[in-house]
Amino acid sequence: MNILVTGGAGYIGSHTVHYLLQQGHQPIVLDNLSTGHRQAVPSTVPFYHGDIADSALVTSIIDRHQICGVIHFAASSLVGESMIDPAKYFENNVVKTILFLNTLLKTGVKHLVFSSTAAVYGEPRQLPIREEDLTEPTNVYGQTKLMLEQVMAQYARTYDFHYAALRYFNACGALPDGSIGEDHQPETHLIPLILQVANGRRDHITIYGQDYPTPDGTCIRDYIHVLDLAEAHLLALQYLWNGGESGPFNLGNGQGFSVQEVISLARQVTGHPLPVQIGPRRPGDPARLVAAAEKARQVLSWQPRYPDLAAMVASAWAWHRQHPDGFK
Ligand SMILES: NC(=O)c1ccc[n+]([C@@H]2O[C@H](COP(=O)([O-])OP(=O)(O)OC[C@H]3O[C@@H](n4cnc5c(N)ncnc54)[C@H](O)[C@@H]3O)[C@@H](O)[C@H]2O)c1
Ligand SMILES: O=c1ccn([C@@H]2O[C@H](COP(=O)(O)OP(=O)(O)O[C@H]3O[C@H](CO)[C@@H](O)[C@H](O)[C@H]3O)[C@@H](O)[C@H]2O)c(=O)[nH]1
Repeated sequence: MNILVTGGAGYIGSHTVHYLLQQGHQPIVLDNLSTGHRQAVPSTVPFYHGDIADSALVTSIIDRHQICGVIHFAASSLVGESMIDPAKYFENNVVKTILFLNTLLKTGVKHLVFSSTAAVYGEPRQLPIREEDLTEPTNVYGQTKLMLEQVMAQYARTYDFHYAALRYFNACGALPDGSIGEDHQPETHLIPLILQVANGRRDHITIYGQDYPTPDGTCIRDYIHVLDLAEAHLLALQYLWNGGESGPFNLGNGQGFSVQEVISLARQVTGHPLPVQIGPRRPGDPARLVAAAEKARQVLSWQPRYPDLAAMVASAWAWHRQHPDGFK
């Protein structure tokens, strides 16, 4: 099937493109390269350097490639940045995605898998978090994704439009052969930053807050391998093609690791002492995020293949060791 992948040059998008090819599908990538990398997409894959809000371009891609479904990754996705520059997030995520959705409606593309996030929940009242739990984002990034879920829910009620909003928890890891991986400039994510210390690119990792109401005082997250996310996207699209009901799905392993625990595991994987400094809290960070992903397991038949965090860190480490400067 011909599948349009927006943001396919980004971290999760490029791994999904790889997975789609492996499964015999034809991804077509649309990416403005604001944070993505042209080199992350195989040269055999049709690639359009452009913006999701460019309705003429999106229409021409859909016509030319007879697109049967969309996986929509393109977004700005940093919690910390969204608190400093909310205008960027409302424009790139909300305004541009609505324009993009409206182009899909006009061209008759009916099925879309959307990158949502655990950040829609905010500070959860209970763990693990289920899809029906309260959504009260503590940061602007999560707020933009929740607004888009609400827009899509209304479109699904009104139009012949069907979506799955995949609320992923913390993506990490890389292709096992180390050929592609995570490369954000500047990097803000915990695991790649830790591995930059192991690589000698940084002299320490700063822990953002050690006064959270958690056993060791540092934030707890549910880490999920990027290839398990990739597989879930195809399963979700197939579910929609088969008439599945629109709605949200959590994607996580159901196990929480504190920042301190992630650093300890990375010490074992890399053999590096990984010096630590304690810094202030980062605005917008909830204390704990852990997924209940039974819905995705039951409804999509999704089964994470790489649930072991040490193995996730090891796959990321393979990428960082082979590519200390990322895709450069
Ligand atoms: N990384 C995570 O842990 C995580 C967790 C939950 C949800 N998400 C979501 O998953 C998606 C992918 O995240 P990622 O970590 O791969 O981010 P990323 O920044 O690596 O990828 C995003 C891609 O979208 C492109 N892009 C951004 N705005 C665009 C626009 N207006 N038009 C065309 N292309 C545009 C960028 O160039 C980039 O290639 C995002 O929607 C993000 O919010 C990520
Ligand atoms: O140098 C660092 C970087 C991060 N952290 C902490 O590590 C945890 C994980 O942070 P990070 O890797 O930046 O991910 P999140 O902020 O949890 O956000 C990611 O995970 C969310 C889902 O949970 C997604 O929606 C976002 O797109 C994605 O960036 C958080 O508690 C941070 O405070 C540090 O202590 N030091």
